[in-house]
Amino acid sequence: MFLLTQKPSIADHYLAELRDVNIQKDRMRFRRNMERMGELLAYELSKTLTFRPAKVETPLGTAPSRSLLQPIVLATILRAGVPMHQGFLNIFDSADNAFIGAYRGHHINEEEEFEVEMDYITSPDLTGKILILIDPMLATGRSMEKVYHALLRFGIPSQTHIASVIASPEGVEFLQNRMPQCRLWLGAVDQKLNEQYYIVPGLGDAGDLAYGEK
Ligand SMILES: O=P(O)(O)OC[C@H]1O[C@H](OP(=O)(O)OP(=O)(O)O)[C@H](O)[C@@H]1O
Ligand SMILES: O=c1cc[nH]c(=O)[nH]1
Ligand SMILES: [Mg+2]
Repeated sequence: MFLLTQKPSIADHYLAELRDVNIQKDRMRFRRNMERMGELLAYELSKTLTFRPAKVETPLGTAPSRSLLQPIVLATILRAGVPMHQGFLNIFDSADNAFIGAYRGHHINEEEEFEVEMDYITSPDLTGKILILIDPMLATGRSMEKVYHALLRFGIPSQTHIASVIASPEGVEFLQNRMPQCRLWLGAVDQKLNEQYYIVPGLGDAGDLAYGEK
């Protein structure tokens, strides 16, 4: 598991703005900070990928370079994932893209547990590719698990990464147990989930803050 805020950096500043109830009123800034967190996580993730030696022609000669060995697919859960997805795409600009419409829907019992509703999925062939699942909030982890298994019908990736800005300890444990083959890339791990399965202290509802209440 990689934790972006383990060492102090500008990421702390972006994350603090994302959490701040007053700064959150500026939706454009909220979306841009999500995008910036995506950019930073994508850059860190890129350091673990395999590159092959390459050459590039400059006006004055030939320079050694490196190029990515395997194609990347960025897969994002609507709605809240969209700004963070753009951040990843700013870094992996030639990636293919998958989009999934999923949300925490109606309650299924008196413990207020919810069903993850999934009503849209589109993806390129994933066979042998690097799959990066993007969703800013990793709460129970059930949206991520459901989406991952639904995506496997498009092929088996060579490796799968999961990127979130804020996770709960419960969500991290859930995914480490249920999807141990996936590597986690996180901005921060917070204290806990509350009774409504929101991350505390978290930042609130990321989809609503980016796009308005639904
Ligand atoms: O880990 P989980 O407990 O599954 O919760 C996380 C999910 O909840 C949020 O989506 P939400 O249902 O709020 O939809 P939205 O993006 O449309 O607001 C978030 O963006 C994740 O997709
Ligand atoms: O804390 C949470 C949990 C799920 N989705 C959010 O947007 N926030
Ligand atoms: Mg939401």
